[in-house]
Amino acid sequence: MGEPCGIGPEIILKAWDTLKRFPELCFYVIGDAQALKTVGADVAVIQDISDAHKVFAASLPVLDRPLTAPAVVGHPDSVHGPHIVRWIEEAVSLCLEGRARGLITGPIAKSVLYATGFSFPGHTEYLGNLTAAAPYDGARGPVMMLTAKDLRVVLATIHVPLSDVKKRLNADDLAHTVRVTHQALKTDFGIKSPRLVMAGLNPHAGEDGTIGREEIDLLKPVIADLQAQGIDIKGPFPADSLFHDEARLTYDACICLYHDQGLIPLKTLDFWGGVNITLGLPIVRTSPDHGTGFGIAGQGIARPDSLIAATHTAHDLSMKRYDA
Ligand SMILES: NC(=O)c1ccc[n+]([C@@H]2O[C@H](COP(=O)([O-])OP(=O)(O)OC[C@H]3O[C@@H](n4cnc5c(N)ncnc54)[C@H](O)[C@@H]3O)[C@@H](O)[C@H]2O)c1
Ligand SMILES: N[C@H](C(=O)O)[C@H](O)COP(=O)(O)O
Repeated sequence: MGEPCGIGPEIILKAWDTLKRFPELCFYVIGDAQALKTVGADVAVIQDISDAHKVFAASLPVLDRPLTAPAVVGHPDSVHGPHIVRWIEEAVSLCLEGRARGLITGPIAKSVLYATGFSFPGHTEYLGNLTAAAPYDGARGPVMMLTAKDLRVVLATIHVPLSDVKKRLNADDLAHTVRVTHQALKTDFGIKSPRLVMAGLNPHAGEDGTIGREEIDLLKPVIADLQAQGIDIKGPFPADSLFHDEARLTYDACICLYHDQGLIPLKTLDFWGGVNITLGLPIVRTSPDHGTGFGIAGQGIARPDSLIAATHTAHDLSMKRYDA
């Protein structure tokens, strides 16, 4: 369910209403049934997940894990934090046990969870931690990718203050992010020979070292090493000209060095169709590209499009992983 006081319950209900005719997209919610009833959902509380398929066409299936205080729409409260975290943990366990084919996370408010002592920057890192002991045949993440239309961006640093980005970037982590991306494009996306590009950090990708030296001192050597290992990666390129229509045709994924470098073009291109995918996990995980939308929660105007896209993507990825 994610954050129960934001738009999560509303978009879950709207997504179910759109998808209920498609049994292959059957999902159930792990969370507070009352929060879903508050937004008007006809909820079917299930005791066993195998019952989800039986009710999905008629009602929204929920594994009810009640909050201990009411969720007030538009008013997040850190008292809900431990519940939100336990819902994520239960979902991950079901995936690891092979009882669910994928996890679609509802948006969480990072600050609400931080206030309860949650020590991971977001789902991505927490999912990496929860699945660390599970076997995984490949380059292990977690690595954050967002997709929208013909664009895939991958973040080399995620929820990091801009002032810390430079010190967080290093050759080993960058190379690892590229390797995880390269492998995921092949196995999860079916791209035989992935073409990667890397954005520069500085304006004009440093302009030969006159506007910053990170491109010369860090990025070019990493790219040269990866090329020598047979990975088709080019760059570093000036980020401002990497995302227009023609540029996007030249690569399968762009490695971006910080959050907004990748997510501004992505969410500008298609905010409603954007999907967040965690690469390099032993489970399938997707999420909408947007957050908790507290400012519009309870108004009935939240759009479910990104959650619907995340559900389709989770289904597609699970087909590749488990049925191919
Ligand atoms: N997937 C996630 O878990 C995730 C992703 C991004 C942000 N967040 C969290 O969300 C919180 C709010 O972040 P933010 O304000 O930067 O981003 P946001 O995506 O919640 O909102 C940005 C803008 O888009 C609008 N919007 C968002 N989703 C919408 C929808 N489905 N329909 C219509 N309008 C929508 C909002 O009203 C707001 O104007 C933060 O605490 C952040 O940590 C979570
Ligand atoms: N970085 C994402 C975004 O801004 O859209 C979002 O915060 C999701 O992060 P997690 O999946 O790690 O929670």
